[in-house]
Amino acid sequence: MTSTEIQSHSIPKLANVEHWREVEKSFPPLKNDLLLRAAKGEETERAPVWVMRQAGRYLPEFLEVRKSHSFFECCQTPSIASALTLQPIDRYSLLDASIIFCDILVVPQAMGMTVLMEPSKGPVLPQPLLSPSDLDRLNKNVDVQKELGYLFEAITLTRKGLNGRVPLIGFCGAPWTLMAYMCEGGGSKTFERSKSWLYKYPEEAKQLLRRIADVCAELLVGQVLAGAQMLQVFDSWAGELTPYQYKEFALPPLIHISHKVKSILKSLDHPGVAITLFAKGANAPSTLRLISDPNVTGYDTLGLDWTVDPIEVREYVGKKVNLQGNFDPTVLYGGKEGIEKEIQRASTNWKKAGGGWIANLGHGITPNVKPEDMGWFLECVHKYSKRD
Ligand SMILES: Cc1c2[nH]c(c1CCC(=O)O)Cc1[nH]c(c(CCC(=O)O)c1C)Cc1[nH]c(c(CCC(=O)O)c1C)Cc1[nH]c(c(C)c1CCC(=O)O)C2
Repeated sequence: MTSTEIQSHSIPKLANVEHWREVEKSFPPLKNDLLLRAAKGEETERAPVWVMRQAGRYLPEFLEVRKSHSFFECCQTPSIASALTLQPIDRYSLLDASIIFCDILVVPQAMGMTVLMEPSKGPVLPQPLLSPSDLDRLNKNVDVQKELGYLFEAITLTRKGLNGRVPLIGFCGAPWTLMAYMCEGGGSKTFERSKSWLYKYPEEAKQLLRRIADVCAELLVGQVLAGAQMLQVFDSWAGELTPYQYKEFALPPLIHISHKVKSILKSLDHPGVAITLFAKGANAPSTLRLISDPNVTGYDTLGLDWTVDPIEVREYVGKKVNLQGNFDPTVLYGGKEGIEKEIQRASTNWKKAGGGWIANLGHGITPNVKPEDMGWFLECVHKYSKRD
């Protein structure tokens, strides 16, 4: 990438070598690097553990904050986002990572779409993209610093609040998953609006995916320069696509993101960070093989949902990629004994599979989990993921 290209991306305030070095210098040293070591492929002494949606509605202290602040107000107010990120870290000393409190849908917002979070429905986008003429409604040049600078501020604040206890993960949604929300207008069972774009308007769908990817890449760079120590891209609706569609539509913009992030960081003399791809449901062996070579995709770790066996996955993909996951989220409803038995069984399996392993659930923690069961789950992972 040339220097003019670097100057032309929209995060000038952060895209400055001196600036990020100053920010980095202001952070306390990291005391627990287990996650970062596992993300480099090390078979660590035990698996680092964190949980998707660990700052969420199962925590009474989270619900307390939500009583007086709307969901997006929480995301957009750095002091609140930072306080929510720290809640699970303060409660559970056994967590090995924090993830910044925000949402994948801030990208469609930055692109000009209205996104509401409705208590009983989840996300609602009242003006979905129904055909290519609707693309004109999206902002052409998204100023990521201006639209999403609150997230960068929240990250810098959180690094200070963490005081080096654990690393901080930044994230974004994958282009396909974001496109699905933008075309459906919210969640969907059939994905008929978003998937029909792939059949009716394949070229325009690719253009849309690429535009989303460009915003995502700058959002990730901004998060790293503000202090994120690892990144994750959430492709929650990957499993809705055929293996062909995944390869044709979803993967190219994902590769564009990882390459763009790496090349901007390199141009800023930044050492770079590990990136995880969580492609939920993308479990066809051919897809797993396709997304498991970091030299091709730029993703160092693959997040797995709970429907696959890590030993089988290792057979398909070898050890060049690290794996993350994949405990069944409903194990947290299994009671103390049930949790212990399953974590012991699954951890034995994971250790047999070998390679870098970051323990996590196979999807987000759900609202009815009892906080003490989450604590017990973490104790069990610490105990049973130990390598002899
Ligand atoms: C698909 C998706 C979204 N958001 C996200 C994804 C990808 C992961 C996944 O598949 O679950 C990612 C996300 N959303 C949230 C985080 C915060 C960090 C964390 O602790 O993991 C992260 C990483 C907070 C949140 N995002 C949301 C909540 C709960 C809403 C609330 O507080 O009212 C939280 C804590 C809302 C949200 N946001 C989204 C949905 C579908 C919902 C409603 C879901 C529900 O009702 O459980 C979109």
